Amino acid sequence: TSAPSSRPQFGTRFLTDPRQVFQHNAWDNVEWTDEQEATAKKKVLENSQPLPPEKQEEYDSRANEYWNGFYTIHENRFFKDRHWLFTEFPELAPQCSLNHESHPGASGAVESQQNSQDGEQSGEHAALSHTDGDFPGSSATYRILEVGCGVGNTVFPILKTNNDPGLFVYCCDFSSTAVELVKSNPEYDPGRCYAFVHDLSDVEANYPIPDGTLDVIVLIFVLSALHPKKMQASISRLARLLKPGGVMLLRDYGRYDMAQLRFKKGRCLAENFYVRGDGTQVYFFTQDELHELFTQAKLEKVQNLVDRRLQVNRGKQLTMYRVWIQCKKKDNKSVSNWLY
Ligand SMILES: C[S@@+](CC[C@H](N)C(=O)[O-])C[C@H]1O[C@@H](n2cnc3c(N)ncnc32)[C@H](O)[C@@H]1O
Repeated sequence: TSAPSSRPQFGTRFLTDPRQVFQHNAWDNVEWTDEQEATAKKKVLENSQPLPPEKQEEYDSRANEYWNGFYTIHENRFFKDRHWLFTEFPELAPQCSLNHESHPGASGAVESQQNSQDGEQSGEHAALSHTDGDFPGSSATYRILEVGCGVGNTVFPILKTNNDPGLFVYCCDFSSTAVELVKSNPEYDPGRCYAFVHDLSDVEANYPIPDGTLDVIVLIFVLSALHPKKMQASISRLARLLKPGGVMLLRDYGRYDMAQLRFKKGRCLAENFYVRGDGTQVYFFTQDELHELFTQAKLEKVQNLVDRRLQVNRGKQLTMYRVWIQCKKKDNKSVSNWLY
């Protein structure tokens, strides 16, 4: 069910002659040999001895502090704007007939992260009342929420590109440092955007938006930061926010991505789930796992594909195999209403 679909938006630079590998910086849609897959599997197994439960618990309970530390150090110098966004996800600016070039290497910048510090969540939207039907962006006609927005490298391009007067963009992150950086950005316009601190894995916490009101939810390299045991409830909770027919868009790490193979012994927290040197955590998905998570949340598959790229460091003559997964899932409430 979750086999790769066709992916016309992705790049089309294919490596047909292996002798040409260092002629370009990246190659699209690279095939993995069985041998390469087996080597990757072996490497993962070698480093799959999990850390003791108390260590795991510590990383998990302080996860937002580690991310605060990351943003305190890097501020907004990481995760630069992605021009591929609108090619891969036209839903973010549906009325714009953009003629973007094919995808120039997606989100490879996400793997190098450092130290931690502390910070705390503000729960600032708790005071907002939904009872009178009024909420930020309540009069909007097209609502997008980005979860785990970091410093806004998706949000600001959306605000710039999507000039629909009915647009309202929500964005949240459990790092209060990241949210502060979003709010202090000169492009932050409270008339079109609302940033708030929120922990995706806290399924009891309220969002400042009623259920059934969002057209699009975006998750870019965020679900992978959650402990795998928290993923299902978090996705199911988010799905409730979608309007009938609304879509959830995800791009995240795929199994055997270079970043996974680079983890050394002593960094594994659970199967395919690791802690980086800076205390932030990361999971590596298969297409089937994502398919299952979304299906359980009653979302219907529109797209589930794997993007395998070969990145090349021509100077150092190094090759790096990246694996990303991209999904689009549609709320099918209207379908089930109709069926019943
Ligand atoms: C790899 S970064 C990606 C940031 C952003 N989406 C981007 O692509 O630039 C992961 C982000 O998810 C946030 N995050 C991790 N776990 C979260 C959670 N449980 N709730 C909300 N945000 C979370 C982190 O603070 C961080 O900003």
